[in-house]
Amino acid sequence: MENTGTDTLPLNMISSEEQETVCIFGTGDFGRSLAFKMLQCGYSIVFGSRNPRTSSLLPSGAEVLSYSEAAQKSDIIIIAVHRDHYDFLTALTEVLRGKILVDVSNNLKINQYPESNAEYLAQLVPGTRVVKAFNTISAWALQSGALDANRQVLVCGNDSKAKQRVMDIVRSLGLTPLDQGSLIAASDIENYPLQLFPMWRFPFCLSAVLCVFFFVYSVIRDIIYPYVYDKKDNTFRLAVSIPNRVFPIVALMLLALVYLPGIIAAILQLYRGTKYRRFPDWLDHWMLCRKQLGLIALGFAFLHVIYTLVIPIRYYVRWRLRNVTVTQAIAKKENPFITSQAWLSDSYLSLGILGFFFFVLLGITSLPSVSNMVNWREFRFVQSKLGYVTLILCTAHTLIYGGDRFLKPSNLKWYLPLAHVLALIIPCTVLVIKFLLILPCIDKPLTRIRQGWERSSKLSK
Ligand SMILES: NC(=O)C1=CN([C@@H]2O[C@H](COP(=O)(O)OP(=O)(O)OC[C@H]3O[C@@H](n4cnc5c(N)ncnc54)[C@H](OP(=O)(O)O)[C@@H]3O)[C@@H](O)[C@H]2O)C=CC1
Ligand SMILES: [Fe+3]
Repeated sequence: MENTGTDTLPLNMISSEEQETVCIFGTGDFGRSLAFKMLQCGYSIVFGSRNPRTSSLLPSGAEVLSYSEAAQKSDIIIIAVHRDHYDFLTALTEVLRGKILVDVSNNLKINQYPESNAEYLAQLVPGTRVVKAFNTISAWALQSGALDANRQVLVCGNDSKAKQRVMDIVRSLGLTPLDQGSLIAASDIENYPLQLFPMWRFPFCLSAVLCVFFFVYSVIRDIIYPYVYDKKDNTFRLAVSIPNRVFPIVALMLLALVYLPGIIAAILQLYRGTKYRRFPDWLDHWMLCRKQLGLIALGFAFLHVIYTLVIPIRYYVRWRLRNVTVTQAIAKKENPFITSQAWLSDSYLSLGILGFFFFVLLGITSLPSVSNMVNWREFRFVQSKLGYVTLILCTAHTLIYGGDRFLKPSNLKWYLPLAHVLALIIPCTVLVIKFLLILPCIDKPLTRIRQGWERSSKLSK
């Protein structure tokens, strides 16, 4: 068996004259892009192909041989072939024995096959050391220099030396290898590029459902109802007024839903008397996407702030102000200054501003670059304490606004405050239960459960 003699040396021991030879099976898009990048980085490339002839598509400097000839040139072989066509490799079992096979393949669907492609490859060609890598990088990203794309290469394999060599290659290409452990991780790595925002799906769907519900409710209340009873055309409210009612409600509900699973978990732990039992799957999933829920809530809060800032320049608002002034002037009437009204309006505005400020702070601390700078206790402090302060401020803001607007005796009709009542149910419930949970008589047993006391006392029995 011919060998280049360099490929058993670690990468950093190879002198500039001695290039490590890497073999790539398959001259398709991915094989070519990877070869292009590797040639740039000083590797010598040998392609294995069904039709071994040089073509203008292939990067210059690469050799093209038959599969079995190419395999003999290197002890690292990158299999840039789709899984469906792996069969030809069985005939090469002897040539491939002891070599490192890098599986780069992806599937079309999540969990398309019972076993991962890399495990299938390892079964198909026994005696080889299979490493899964590169499937998270696209051919396009490799060719365009990967500057604006994901640079992380997830790597896994059962042979740690083989894995290390592949990780060295990944690093020398300017990419970041992430060791994911043994080949069992391959199915997760293969599913990874096929996932579409897995953690964002539930928050997105939930916020869409809430938006639609409150939008329809507001349209019925502010447009259809006045039209049916007073023949008033209020359709212009669709543009600003109604979105500015829907967005803060959805923001507040989502923010409360960030803290609700933690409370449900605490109640479950108290009820079970132990922390050593799994939470139901729905609760687990909900806990995992709290950050996404919070960020979407922050987005809605932003929209509410912007929509609120434009209120004074709206035609309808300016018209009403002028109209009221003129009417009062003609009637020679004056509006008395009501101090309690001034207090209410100023305090709800101030609560809103502070709530939004803490909300933004919360969002900033959840950014990885910031959360990497704080330790676990600091992170918990910010996300939990600051989070509850935000929730209290925003709930109080909505409470005062809703109370001020809708609970005046003249306005008190059942259909008027419903949206606000609905919006406030979850935040108020969360805050009340949280308050109960921090009472010493509940907090102490909960802390004991969370520190694992129950288990140790059971074990010692
Ligand atoms: N394209 C991309 O962005 C990415 C691709 N991948 C993975 O890389 C692998 C290759 O993908 P890609 O290069 O895009 O695919 P292509 O279809 O462009 O190339 C596949 C290559 O496989 C070889 N091959 C061997 N046996 C057969 C056969 N029986 N029928 C057809 N082709 C065969 C061919 O090379 P030859 O003619 O020289 O024998 C062919 O060029 C796949 O497993 C894919 O999942 C992973 C990440 C990203
Ligand atoms: Fe508001």
